[in-house]
Amino acid sequence: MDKRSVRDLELSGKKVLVRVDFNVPVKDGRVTDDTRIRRALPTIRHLLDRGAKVALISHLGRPKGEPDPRYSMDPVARRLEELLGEPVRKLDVAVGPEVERALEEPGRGVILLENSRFYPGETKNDPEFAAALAAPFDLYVNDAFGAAHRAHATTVGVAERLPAAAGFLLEEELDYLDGVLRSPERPFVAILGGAKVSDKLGVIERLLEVADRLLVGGAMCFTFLKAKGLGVGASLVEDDYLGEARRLMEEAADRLVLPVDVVVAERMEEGAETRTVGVEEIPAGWMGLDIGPRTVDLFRRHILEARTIFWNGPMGVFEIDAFARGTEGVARAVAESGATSVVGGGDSVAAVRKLGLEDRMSHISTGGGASLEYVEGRELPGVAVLPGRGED
Ligand SMILES: Nc1ncnc2c1ncn2[C@@H]1O[C@H](COP(=O)(O)OP(=O)(O)O)[C@@H](O)[C@H]1O
Ligand SMILES: O=C(OP(=O)(O)O)[C@H](O)COP(=O)(O)O
Repeated sequence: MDKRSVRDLELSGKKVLVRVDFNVPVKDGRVTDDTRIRRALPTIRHLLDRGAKVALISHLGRPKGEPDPRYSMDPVARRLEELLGEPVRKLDVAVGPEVERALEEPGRGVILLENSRFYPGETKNDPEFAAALAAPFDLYVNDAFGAAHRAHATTVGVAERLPAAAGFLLEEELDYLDGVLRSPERPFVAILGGAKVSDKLGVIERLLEVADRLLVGGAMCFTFLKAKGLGVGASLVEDDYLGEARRLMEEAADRLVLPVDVVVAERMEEGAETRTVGVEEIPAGWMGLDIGPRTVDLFRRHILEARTIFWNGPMGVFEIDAFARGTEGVARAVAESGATSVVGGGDSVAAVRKLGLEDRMSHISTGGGASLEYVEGRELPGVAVLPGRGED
């Protein structure tokens, strides 16, 4: 990566504001998936070990620009303290004299500021709010890859006001994605699933340019199957995108691989009667909710040939056991492939974790939206604003 790194900073005695993505799931006051917290620990430890005074800031959920106890960072502070093994001082504010006072206190440990989205200036990237955030600090480090596609005060505004650098997680994410996009070892097989074609159209176009094969599952395959002239019953289809789907299939017929069979049901629920049918025989009124076993075999063959894999989105409604086989089959094949594998997107990552296959993937991205925007070729504002190596 050509951005200035946290490694390049002189840290001793410096007050450092670190933007992390601690937007984690919380239930009954407990963090239910602490991956994003764990992944930020190397940067936090690096800063502490070099004598910096560290304050962390993140958003959590989508509160409406004012304090909302449902989105307090308190549960995050408790989990962070357990994982870091150092005291975490949680403040109920993100700006003002309380922050300045906390930074003056002696002793090790970190400060965790309150949810940045409790302030209306955050999502507007308001200059006054950004200046207030920056005021008590000497340096800024961005390690929030998951939020790098947002041009907010904590991701962009502060970076314009303080000497800034990228943290280790941000670097790792960009290095893996760049490797996949710019110099993949071939064959490069991309796998896309999930719900909406419209969300991922730009990603499909870009992947068709760089990948040798694009395997399409999830609900989005039904828009393609319908565009091919097949009856898809009550499956989820985005009719507005049939023309685009047809164009993509014409342009990339040899690279785009669609399912040959699917698991269908009349209702998307646990215990519903299911059938496995060829894609040309989906009964009227039934919906496709997973790829079928012949498709798993087909996808598996492509995956096992791959040297590089990018995967985003589940192959079916994997939250329901009866429709989880396709996603599981793909996850196992990716794990067995020995290829460099990059997995992004909340749901595909959840599936990999459920199967205990996390360690078998080369890189699991902490950003769903951010990784897709990056793959699509869009500039991430939180990255663009960081100075290059050797710049001021
Ligand atoms: N065939 C299908 N029909 C309806 N929904 C589906 C189908 N396949 C997958 N889904 C749903 O798509 C959702 C995930 O889509 P998306 O948010 O695009 O993926 P990700 O979070 O991995 O980026 C899941 O909730 C899953 O149940
Ligand atoms: O969880 C996030 O996005 P993701 O689910 O696309 O990975 C990020 O923290 C960004 O959150 P936002 O979409 O509320 O700006």
